[in-house]
Amino acid sequence: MQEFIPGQRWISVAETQMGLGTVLSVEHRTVTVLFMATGETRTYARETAPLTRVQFVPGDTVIDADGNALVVESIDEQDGLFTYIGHDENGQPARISESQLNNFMQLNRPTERLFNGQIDKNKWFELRHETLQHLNRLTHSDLRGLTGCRTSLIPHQLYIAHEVSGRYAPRVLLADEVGLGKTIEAGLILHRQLLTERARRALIIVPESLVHQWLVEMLRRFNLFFSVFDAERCEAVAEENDAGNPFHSEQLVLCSLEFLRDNPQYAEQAVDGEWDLLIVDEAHHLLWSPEVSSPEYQLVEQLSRNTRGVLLLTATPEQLGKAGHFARLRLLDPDRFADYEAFLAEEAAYEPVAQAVESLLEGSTIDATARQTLEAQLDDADSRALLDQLTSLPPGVPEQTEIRNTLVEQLLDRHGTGRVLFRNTRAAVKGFPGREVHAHALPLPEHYIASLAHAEILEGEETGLLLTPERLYRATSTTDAAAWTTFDPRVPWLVEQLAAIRPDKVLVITASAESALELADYLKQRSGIHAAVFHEGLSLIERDRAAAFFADPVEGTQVLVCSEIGSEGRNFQFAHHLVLFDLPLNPDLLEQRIGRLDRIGQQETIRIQVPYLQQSAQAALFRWIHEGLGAFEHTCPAGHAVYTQLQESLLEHLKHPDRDMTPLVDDTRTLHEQLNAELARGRDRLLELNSCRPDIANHLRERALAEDRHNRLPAYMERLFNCHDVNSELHREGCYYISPGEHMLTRFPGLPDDGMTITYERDIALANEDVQFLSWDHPLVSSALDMVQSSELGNTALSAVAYQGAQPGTLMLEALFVLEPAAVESLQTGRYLPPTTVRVVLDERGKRHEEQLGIDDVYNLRKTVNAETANRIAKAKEADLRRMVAQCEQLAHQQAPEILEQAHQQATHTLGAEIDRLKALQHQNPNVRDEEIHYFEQQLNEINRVIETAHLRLDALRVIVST
Ligand SMILES: Nc1ncnc2c1ncn2[C@@H]1O[C@H](COP(=O)(O)OP(=O)(O)OP(=O)(O)O)[C@@H](O)[C@H]1O
Repeated sequence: MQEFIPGQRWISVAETQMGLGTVLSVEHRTVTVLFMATGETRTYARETAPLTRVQFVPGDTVIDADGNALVVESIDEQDGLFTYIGHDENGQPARISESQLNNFMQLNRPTERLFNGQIDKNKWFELRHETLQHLNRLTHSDLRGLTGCRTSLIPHQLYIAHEVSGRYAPRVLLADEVGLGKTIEAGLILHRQLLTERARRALIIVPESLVHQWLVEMLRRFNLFFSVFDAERCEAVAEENDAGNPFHSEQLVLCSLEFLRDNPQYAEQAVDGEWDLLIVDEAHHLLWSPEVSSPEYQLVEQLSRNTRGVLLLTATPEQLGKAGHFARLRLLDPDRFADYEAFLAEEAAYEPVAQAVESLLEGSTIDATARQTLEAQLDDADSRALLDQLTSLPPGVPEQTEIRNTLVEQLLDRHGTGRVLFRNTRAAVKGFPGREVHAHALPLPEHYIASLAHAEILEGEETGLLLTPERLYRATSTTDAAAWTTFDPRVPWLVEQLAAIRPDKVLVITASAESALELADYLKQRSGIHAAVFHEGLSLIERDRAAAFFADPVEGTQVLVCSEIGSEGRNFQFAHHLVLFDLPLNPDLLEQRIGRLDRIGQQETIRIQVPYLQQSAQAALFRWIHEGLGAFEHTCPAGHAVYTQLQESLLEHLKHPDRDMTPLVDDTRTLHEQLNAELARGRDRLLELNSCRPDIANHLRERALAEDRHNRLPAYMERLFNCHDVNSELHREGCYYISPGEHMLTRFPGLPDDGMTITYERDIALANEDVQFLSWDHPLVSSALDMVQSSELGNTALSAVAYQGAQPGTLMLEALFVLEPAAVESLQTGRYLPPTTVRVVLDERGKRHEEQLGIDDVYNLRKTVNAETANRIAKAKEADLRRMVAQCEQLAHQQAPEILEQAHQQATHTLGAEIDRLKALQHQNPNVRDEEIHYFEQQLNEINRVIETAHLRLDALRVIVST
């Protein structure tokens, strides 16, 4: 481990532009460094800190804070701190301690190395140049972090991730229907925010049953390694860390909602965790009503107050009522969603807006009424002018379409929950396989009749117990009574089913853990079927083992029996048979259950089997869901609303299944159709249009596909591997096996000693989880880019070139400068002025050659010069070359203003447009926070200031002799 001592000067190898840092403090595992040049304080893990000790050697010139220079003659070291001893500009003896060194000092290594005989091979120099080009391109790219993950390029996900990850402190509810990829969307957003350094610290909170799945998804798809925190882990860290906040020991933390709820002391520490982004999955668990809020809700409320970015995920935002939905929106923006009644009124008024959007999209004539509606919604001068233009143009001209699209964008932007809430539906995304329901009416066993007679005393939702008669039976019968599995006809029916469809996998869901266990036990004892069981009584590891046993295609089990917890979030789309051993009352819960199979990746028609007992509540509920809502075969967005309205009557029918329920079924159907139509016209239509703008989404996908097709990474990595002596051999079609070579100079970051298999092709990576998907976002590639940039290798070279543009024997100098602003993290100046290479090629007489002699020309024309000769030339020509370095520097400086001007323009264009848009938006849509606008205004000012302070750094020198 590197030894750090307060007062020492270190430099960030990846961000040399931050200047010389001073060690402020050293803790057990961390070191804190202040970079005065940028005013930033950074804390690094001691073991892996990307820092290099600043140590000058005799002959170097050092400068103190007041600009006094000293030529170093010797170095005195006391308690780990250096003092440089030598002569000042007047030849007087002088000393400068390292604490006095100028914060902005540049280490002019290429020049020193060139004349010290450290001349590298040309391939290193060229790799360095190429690396700078790629870094520049990547920093600019708005797709960075979105396309380099092990994910298919799915338009609606790319759209959401692009839209949300580009925001400052995004606070949104991701509410796509079950299985459309909310986890993936959250992962993409997080990944981009981390890569672009908008976020560094993230906390993910999920139900306990999903901890492992999230851990695995984040790692295998995004290469993000989360640390799972539970009581044991927190205790261990706290012990080691002298009672510090355990959450500060990691940047990426995953924990269960149950753990935080049950451990208030850790919850408090999590709230103080200084996160940049908080992600909460299955957010419908955060219960809230105007009267009372759950501990889970209160916890997330505290966390979201303390965290800038918040992503809440739920497929069923209204599962527990509209009030709960409103409350979750309130977590995201308490100012905007302050009044529930006002929220309801607003929702009711979306219909005319949706109609206006519709008429614009359809291209229909804007008559006086339509115009009036539009004017009421778009009351700013710009929109009015666009409307005038639209009505004055003849139909069908291309400008009409353009104006219509702009107006649609403005309407969507300014209304409703659009900015906060994203909800894609299967109907809009399309391409999902069908669902079939197969009902099996079975005789009601005698044994149940007595217990079902208790129906009358059940109240409200307790009535739901009638749907699981085995539970009522268990509760009301004596201990020596026959086990329900011995007489319930659903059990032999299941055994038969399993045999009939073997070897296809079957997921069985039942409401309670006890029933799941007893059923699985029966299957094992009586039928020799070894079912995996998944329920809340199992530990995390046991649950994952059960899920893995079910998933294993060769050695795994055919059937997984799970309790209701298995119906949330899990990925079981490799199966297409679902047995609903009982039915849940709430249609949203039913959708969650079916969603285990009906998700992205499902290839087959889903077969939903419902065994129910005749003349029981089960039969009544089956009929209500099937005939009233049609919710088995289609998703049912209005299901919960229908259920809430007709709940009383439905529960009565569950108690009295013999009564004729035709009127209720008819009412249900009518109400369902009516609500669906309203949703389609109003809120949901707006939501749908706003959740994915297909043209933008498809364009993003096209660009990503084009990047895949013209991937420049394989060629770059081959050169890099070659330079670093990493072996790379074709392993099988599209896959390479890479391993450390015998002459590797330095450890290649991320490359294990025993090598690894890689692919550059997305399809291969998606189909083969054991193969690493190497993309520009992969940590091995990012670290390699950093390694090349931060090492000195390749910052000098010498070459002989058969070049017509100069007399044979002419000495030329190729200098690469990098223009870069101070890296102020919060400003992301790199987006507007990424490190930009300025290349100058000059001969002894001051003639420039960079145009005629491009870097590729040198590559094609160069001849090898042995190291000894190269050294002799450099030494012999030192004086000329030093003069040429200074000239190159002057020329590069002349190019800087133009590059800076472009950076200013880009910042003003991008941020200015965002500020204008937000201001216009705020008139109509109070979802836009003042804070967001101020942030962008301040950011623009700051960025413009920092761009002005950008400086030119000499990165590499190559001496070229023409032959
Ligand atoms: N872009 C993608 N590339 C590859 N696989 C994907 C992609 N999007 C989603 N999937 C897969 O589809 C399944 C559903 O995705 P995910 O779990 O993100 O959905 P969800 O909306 O969070 O589901 P739920 O509502 O059940 O929580 C998962 O197995 C996921 O790995």
